[in-house]
Amino acid sequence: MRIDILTLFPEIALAPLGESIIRRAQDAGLVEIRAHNIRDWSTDKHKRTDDTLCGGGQGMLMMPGPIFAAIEELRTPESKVILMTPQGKVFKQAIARELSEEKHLILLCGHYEGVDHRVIEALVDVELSIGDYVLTNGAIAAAVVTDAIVRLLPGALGDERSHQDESFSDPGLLEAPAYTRPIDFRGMKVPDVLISGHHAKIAAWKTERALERTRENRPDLLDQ
Ligand SMILES: C[S@@+](CC[C@H](N)C(=O)[O-])C[C@H]1O[C@@H](n2cnc3c(N)ncnc32)[C@H](O)[C@@H]1O
Repeated sequence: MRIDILTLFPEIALAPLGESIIRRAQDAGLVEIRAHNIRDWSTDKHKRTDDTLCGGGQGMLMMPGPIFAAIEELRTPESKVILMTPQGKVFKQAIARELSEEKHLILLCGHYEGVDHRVIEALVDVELSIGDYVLTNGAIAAAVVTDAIVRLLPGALGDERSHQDESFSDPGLLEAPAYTRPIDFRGMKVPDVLISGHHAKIAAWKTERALERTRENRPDLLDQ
């Protein structure tokens, strides 16, 4: 898989992707992640990428020219172009799973008031939001989406079972509470069933506690 991030802040996008599991996935050749500065495609002598809003209004908007040039250079017939925007469909684990099957993603990040709408109409396949709040730019959102996708690539976690019980996986509940050693920490004990070695009882306990935790923290998931 290849992921190209188009942003005015390549360092912000790449910083969280340069360590741990996502670093190892790149080193193992599971994914190639590149971040490009949209400014490099500006033909303006001051390398400008933004201009004032037509019809008035506060702030600046990213101009179509540099973005069109960048995407036209990077895209192939296999590319999916995704715009990071608070106006997009909210990014969920199911979307991460779908996108992990793609060969090439171009993640376009806005800044200022966002991007000229002609970019969306002509170039963008999917608009994605990472939640109902507004960030200063899309680089952090692109890093979030990239992390969630890359860790799903076969081999990225080393142990495929790590995906099976985790939150939002089948059957769409939150994960059950988890414990490690010591068994007794300051008088707080690991539940007896988890050290019983009885696999069926442990599985039943996990299902019950996953339901309980989902009811407490995310009852909306049970409605779905
Ligand atoms: C200040 S925001 C622009 C918000 C835009 N004026 C609006 O009201 O919809 C600048 C950029 O940050 C990114 N961004 C902000 N919030 C985001 C979110 N929740 N999810 C994804 N990207 C976001 C987008 O790339 C956006 O173009």
